[in-house]
Amino acid sequence: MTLETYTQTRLETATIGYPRIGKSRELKKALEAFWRGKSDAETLIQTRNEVEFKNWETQRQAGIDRIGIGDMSLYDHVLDWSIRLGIIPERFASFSGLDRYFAMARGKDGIAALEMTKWFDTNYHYLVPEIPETLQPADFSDFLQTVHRAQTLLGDRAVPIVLGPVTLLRLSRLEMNQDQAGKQLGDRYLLLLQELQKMGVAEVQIHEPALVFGDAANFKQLYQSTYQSLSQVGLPIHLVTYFDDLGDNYPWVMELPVAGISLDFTRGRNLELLQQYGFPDDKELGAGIVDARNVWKIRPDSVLSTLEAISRVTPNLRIQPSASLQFVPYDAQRETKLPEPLRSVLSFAEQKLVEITLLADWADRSYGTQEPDKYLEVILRQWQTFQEFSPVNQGVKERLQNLTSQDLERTLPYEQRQERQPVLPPFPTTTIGSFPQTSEVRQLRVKLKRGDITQAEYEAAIDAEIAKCIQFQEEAGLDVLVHGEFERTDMVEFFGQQLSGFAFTEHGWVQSYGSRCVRPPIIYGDVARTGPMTVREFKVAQSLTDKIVKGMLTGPVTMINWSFTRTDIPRSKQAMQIALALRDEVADLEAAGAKMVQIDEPALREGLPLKPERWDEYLSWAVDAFRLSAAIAKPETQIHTHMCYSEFGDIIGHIERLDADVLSIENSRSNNETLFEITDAGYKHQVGNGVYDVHSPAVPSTEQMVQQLKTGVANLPVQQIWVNPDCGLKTRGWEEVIPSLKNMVEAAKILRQEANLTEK
Ligand SMILES: Nc1nc2c(c(=O)[nH]1)N[C@@H](CNc1ccc(C(=O)N[C@@H](CCC(=O)N[C@@H](CCC(=O)N[C@@H](CCC(=O)O)C(=O)O)C(=O)O)C(=O)O)cc1)CN2
Ligand code: MET
Ligand SMILES: [Zn+2]
Repeated sequence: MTLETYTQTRLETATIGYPRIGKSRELKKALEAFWRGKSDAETLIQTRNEVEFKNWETQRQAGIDRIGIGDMSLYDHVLDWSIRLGIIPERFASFSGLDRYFAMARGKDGIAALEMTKWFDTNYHYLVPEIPETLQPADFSDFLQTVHRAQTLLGDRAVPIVLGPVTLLRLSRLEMNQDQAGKQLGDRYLLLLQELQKMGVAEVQIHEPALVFGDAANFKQLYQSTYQSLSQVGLPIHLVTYFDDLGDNYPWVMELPVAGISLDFTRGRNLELLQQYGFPDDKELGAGIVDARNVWKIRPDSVLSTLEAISRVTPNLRIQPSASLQFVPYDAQRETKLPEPLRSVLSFAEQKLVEITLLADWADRSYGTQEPDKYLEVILRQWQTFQEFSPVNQGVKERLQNLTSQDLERTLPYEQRQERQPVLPPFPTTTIGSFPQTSEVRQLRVKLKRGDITQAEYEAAIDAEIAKCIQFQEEAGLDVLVHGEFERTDMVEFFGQQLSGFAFTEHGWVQSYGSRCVRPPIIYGDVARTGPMTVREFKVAQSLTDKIVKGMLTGPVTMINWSFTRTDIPRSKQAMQIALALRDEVADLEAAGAKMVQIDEPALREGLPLKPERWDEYLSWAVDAFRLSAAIAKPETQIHTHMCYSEFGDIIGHIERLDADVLSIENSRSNNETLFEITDAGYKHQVGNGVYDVHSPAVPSTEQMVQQLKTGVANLPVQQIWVNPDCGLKTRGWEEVIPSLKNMVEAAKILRQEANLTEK
């Protein structure tokens, strides 16, 4: 008996979003072929529709009663809603159709793309709506067509997913005043609901995750008036929240005039709130009890007691995942290379659908059979087997127990370290680490996996890439070089593959942005380093040049935030275990001659809890973990860190506490804002000013970067400034990277001259 054979269901079940890149990344491939001019729009749309259709069919066959539909997207669902609602900035006025869609997503002909940033506390990126002074006409036709197709297959089980008006507004940049924007958008949503009503849909899901933000109370009146107005249409609205609890806003949210409300019971304290305040009799509760943000099967003991507690408060409920399933891969069954005790407790989207129906049956006592119990028994036994299998590392445990505060402290303060660290020209230029991951480089790994080439041949080919990369950087005149990260599939997966206690999948892709995906590794036991991870490639690179090559590591917090973590010990402990492994790597790099080591922490900010009252707790261990990995470095060794997609104004004290010698930041898509936040706060260490947007195929001109540098660094002492792209270059082609970096070096030279500074 396996879980996969379970199909019956009584109590209602629902989904609130599904993975959309395709089980074999069909949409990714179609998009990239289209962008390269290798296929046409019709083929792209056809692939999109096929992926969507398969998603619906999977959910239908799993027996889901209320299937969320309309979340499928060619790039990003927030962009889709911006365009449907007519939120189109002036600079895209001359484009239309798919051209305009992808121009807004990726930039075109020197026109900047929309800003891209993290979706709540996930590793998914959305495009920030820019609400212009005047909106373009709304056009919901693509959405309504999708709804129509879904109705054909699913009938009343098709529940359209609409991104909520207040969340959309909360995430936007505004040129119009907020009240006016709220009112205009409200009118457009009203029209949409009327259309859906006419089509005979049974209910609509409106997603308002912004209700879990710490500042949700500021929008109370807007929520109230908007939903008052939308409720007039008469179409039952199911208001969906996720990622955290409703906090103090719980009571008034319950009063909103909607037919149902979904709550996340896997994060925050919604259960407590439900028990304290009750749940309105006239509403249906969407009980998000299957974790959509992690890959583990349900733990029968805890999930059943949660479910029981919920049912005691309200019998009027449906069972569903805690959020959209887009944050987990499609199917754990495909991971046949994983050890069985591990695979048997993994649950990706397809397995989660089964768990939902199982829990629905279990909860519905009138069903009167023992079937669900038998299946739950099986899961319990699988967990027991896993428990015995999961690696325990006594050495790591002891090392952590014996840590002292000195282990987190560099031996000298920043000012004294700086005197001992390498001397460089003013406005030193560098890159963030990765160079183009061309299809030739990826093919090398495919060949290695297939056994077409040996490990030695693979390494020789990687070394040839490193040599080419070093040579180019020298020619371009960069001051601090990198090896290029050609040996890495991904900055997190690569380290996961080399650490014990981590498992990695073959097909476990999750969309990160647009066509880009990641395969988050899975932490399933104590983590330990089994040997040096990056030293070989560092040495190869450093042997080829007299310039300094930065060692390149992914930091402990980013490893945690971009992996699927275990649920039996706190994330802080897992981060510290990884930090120990990185600490040993820093020492090894130093011993191999590294004068600079960069420890990337792009996910530090995104891991911040959505409610500010929980920030200190998180930042306290997150910063400690970074310090544990870095503090082993000698004062002469310069520690760099890199963060993209981050705002720092509100956590600058903690950024200072990281005690990195150089911090490189994103600064181009956000219009220097990130830099201003840092300089305003009086940050004393060096700052790498991310002067060009690596996520756009456009080549930045020298003048543009000179301008960016001048306005950006006006308030920062020259000794503090570095010049670099805003992130790694792995997604770009060499034909873009070569001129871009040459222009960047040129821009730094112009600044040196203008500041009347000559190279020492
Ligand atoms: N984990 C993580 N999160 C992150 C980032 C990040 O770098 N890592 N950066 C930000 C997001 N940026 C990102 C930037 C690029 C990619 C990215 O390029 N992903 C690649 C996959 C990287 C990878 O694992 N590559 C494998 C190859 C996987 C593959 O597709 N192989 C082909 C065959 C190879 C080929 O012919 O190209 C296949 O299996 O069919 C490798 O290099 O070996 C992609 O979508 O294409 C992802 C996120 C924030 N979050
Ligand atoms: C998402 S941050 C990326 C940092 C990494 N060193 C790179 O250059 O790709
Ligand atoms: Zn980055």
